Amino acid sequence: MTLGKFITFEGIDGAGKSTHLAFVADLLRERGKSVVMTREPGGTPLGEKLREMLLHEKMHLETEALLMFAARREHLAQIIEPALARGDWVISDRFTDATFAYQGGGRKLPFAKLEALEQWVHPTLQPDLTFLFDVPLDVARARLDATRELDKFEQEKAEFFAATRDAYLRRAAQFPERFRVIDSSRPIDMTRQELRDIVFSA
Ligand SMILES: Nc1ncnc2c1ncn2[C@@H]1O[C@H](COP(=O)(O)OP(=O)(O)O)[C@@H](O)[C@H]1O
Ligand SMILES: Cc1cn([C@H]2C[C@H](O)[C@@H](COP(=O)(O)OP(=O)(O)O)O2)c(=O)[nH]c1=O
Repeated sequence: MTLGKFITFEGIDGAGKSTHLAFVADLLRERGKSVVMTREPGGTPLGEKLREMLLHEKMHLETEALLMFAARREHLAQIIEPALARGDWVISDRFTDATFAYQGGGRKLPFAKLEALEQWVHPTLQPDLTFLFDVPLDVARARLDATRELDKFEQEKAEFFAATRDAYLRRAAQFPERFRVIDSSRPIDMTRQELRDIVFSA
């Protein structure tokens, strides 16, 4: 049984999710919650090594999907499950929805294979709340170009991100009870207001 809550942040690269992570963590802390902030791929020493490879090395699509879930298995065992059992709130910058969106939607790995891995790695656990930061592709691209050196995924073409965004939106429609789709093309303060309303009604 878990005592804490598990919140995940999702969206295509440049959607603005990292910008809002600390804000939501602060809101929860103001409400007296003990918050663990983490990310995928990564979150553990081994996971961070896998992240380095995943973000910078070319590999077979299935290797990529398997490594995402390998990092996730470690992340669940070392960080997420113990924190939830203690009653902490866990906020993760990405989780399994990202694998469905990027490896499934973007790279076209059959969803059935990802569902098998999901069943293996976390058969019962799902996030309590998933924020999907949604923006048109050109907005995300402009934000990325303005701010940073691009990793392997961020260098993908528009079609890849169109398919990734589409897979995210389909997943949100499939699991409406836990997804909140946030229009992240608005000014940061407007998005924050919406996040505050959702968190305070949680
Ligand atoms: N309205 C906005 N909402 C969120 N981020 C924005 C906005 N306008 C510009 N940005 C900028 O876009 C960049 C990418 O945002 P980031 O949070 O790193 O995206 P992600 O984590 O989704 O890849 C950041 O430099 C951020 O300051
Ligand atoms: C968790 C996960 C991430 N990714 C990708 C999406 C991102 O492009 C990349 C790293 O995510 P992210 O931390 O959002 O990148 P950044 O630090 O540049 O904001 O990994 C997948 O392809 N599959 C996954 O399962």
